[in-house]
Order: sequence, then structure tokens, then C-alpha cells
Amino acid sequence: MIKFENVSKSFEDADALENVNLTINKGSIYGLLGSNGAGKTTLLKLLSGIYIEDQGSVTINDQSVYENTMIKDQLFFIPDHPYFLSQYTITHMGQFYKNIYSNWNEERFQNLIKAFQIDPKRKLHRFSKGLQRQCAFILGLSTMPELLILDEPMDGLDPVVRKNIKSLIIEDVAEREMTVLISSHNLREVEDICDYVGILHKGNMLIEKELDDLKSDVHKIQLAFKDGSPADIFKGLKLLHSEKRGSVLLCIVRGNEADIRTRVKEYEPVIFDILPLTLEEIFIYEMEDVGYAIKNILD
Ligand SMILES: Nc1ncnc2c1ncn2[C@@H]1O[C@H](COP(=O)(O)OP(=O)(O)OP(=O)(O)O)[C@@H](O)[C@H]1O
Repeated sequence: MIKFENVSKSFEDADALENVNLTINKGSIYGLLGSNGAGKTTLLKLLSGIYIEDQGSVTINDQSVYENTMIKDQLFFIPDHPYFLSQYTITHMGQFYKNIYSNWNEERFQNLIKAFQIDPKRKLHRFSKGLQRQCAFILGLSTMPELLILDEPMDGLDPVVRKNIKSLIIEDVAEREMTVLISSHNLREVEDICDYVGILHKGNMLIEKELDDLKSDVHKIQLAFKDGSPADIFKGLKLLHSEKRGSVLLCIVRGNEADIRTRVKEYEPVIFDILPLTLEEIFIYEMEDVGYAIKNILD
């Protein structure tokens, strides 16, 4: 299990993370969302052992991550700009990682090079951004990591490659319980593979939730009453948003569906529907609740 407990990290002129708590269960795919400068990369680098926390603790299975070679052998970090040794081909990089990672899988490496049709003789720095990223995935997955850490992984990949890479990730999660942490500022990019989502904003973790919980916890309700809407109808429940559309009141309410039904029925509405919410809507309303427009992580 991965745990961040009250983690803070500052740089000379910026507090990148403040008292962040985060838990990631084994075999989970965790989407870390946040706008530019929210602190995502800093969090990923702390988990990769590249940075040391100023305060709090970052642990994997109760062991501190920083300078822990045993843990580093089990994780692979693909940064937003993958780094390769100068003049190296993918074969050279494979040799390099083979000497570092104890679980290196040569057969898988060769198969992936073929599947992605990568020229093994071509220098990596001559590849396009998208191809370099594919090579980083091939190398990362060949280390057979327990934990795969991805910073904006789909940037520059075409839809077919995205789909293939997502399938490979899901396969590893299903077959050998690999854990994955994916950062993105685009919810749509990760919502189909993540089972858990956390939102960082200005160094603070705003929401951390299982996607299914998030979906079952927030409701869109359409209401109309004979004599206008009763003012206290949602008293005691968490009203995230409401708007009038003619005589119909549209509300977004957080809470237990049965409680909401019981409460609303007491007021004898003439229209009462509970409608499904998209994940995107849930995030917009949840974030409205904490006073921040989340638009830019949804575009
Ligand atoms: N090496 C560094 N030196 C100084 N400040 C840094 C460093 N790394 C990050 N920061 C600062 O920490 C804050 C968080 O940055 P970080 O890169 O973690 O955010 P991010 O969510 O990954 O952003 P983006 O989506 O734009 O990549 C920013 O204010 C940034 O300027």
C-alpha cells in the first residue's frame, strides 16, 4: 500500500505540496488530477524517490521511499519528458535497464518492440515525441514493475497507441496486481482506466475517492412543485448546485439516495426525477463546492 501522510514539499519560491494525505491500494489505478502547477509532478517525484519530503512521510508497504534501492527496483517512473541516454537506441536502453532492474523481462521487451514496430537500431533522440513515449512504455513495462508512475502519459500519443497502452496497463493490473499512478490535467483521458481519483489544487488534495463511490454519492434531481419550491427542502443535505429552468428546479445534491427520496416526497412534488450524472458533471459540481472552476482539467 502506498501512503502519503501529511506530506509537504517546498521549493525556494513555491510551496508545491502542503499536508497531503493519499492512499493507493495495491492493484489500483489511481488518477491524480489537477491544473497546471497543482503539484502533481512533485508528488510523483516524491513517490519515485527523486525528491525527499520536507515534512510527513511517503511510504510503500510501510517503508520509506527515498534512497530505498529495494523499492526503486520495483517501481518505474515515466516522466512527462522521457529521458534516454545520449546516442542510445532502444536496445541499448534495454541493456541498461536489464542491469538495473532485477525483474527485467527480455522476452516481453522483444515482443513489445515488435508489436509497436520500433526500429531497434535507430537512436532514440531522433524519434518523434510520441515514439519516444512509446519506447518509454516498452522499457517501463519490461521492468515488470510493482508500481508504474506516469506523468501525463498520453501526451502526444495517437488514439490507437493510447488504446494499446491502456490495454497493456490494464492487463498487468489484472494479471499481476501492478499498481498505477497516473497524473493528468485531463479527466477524460484517464476516466476509463482509473478506479480511484484524487484532485490536487495548489498543493492541497481536494478530493480523494473511489470513482464508483463518487458516482453513487452525488445526484442530479429535477423537481417541480404546485406552489413554488419550498425553501428548506434540502436542509440538512448537501446542496452542491441548483438552478431554475422555468418552473423546474434542477439540483445537484450529495447524499444517500434513499434519504433524498424520503425528504423530497414529504413536500409532494409534481415532478421528481433522479437523473444520472456524468463523471465530468460530478467533478464540476464537487469543485464548485470547494470554490474552484475545474474546467481546465476537463477540456
Ligand atoms: N524543481 C523545482 N524548483 C522550483 N520550483 C518547483 C520545482 N518543481 C516544481 N516547482 C514548483 O512547485 C509547484 C508545483 O509544480 P509541479 O510541477 O509539481 O505541478 P504540476 O501539477 O505537475 O504542474 P503541470 O501540470 O503544469 O506540470 C509549482 O509552483 C512549481 O513552480
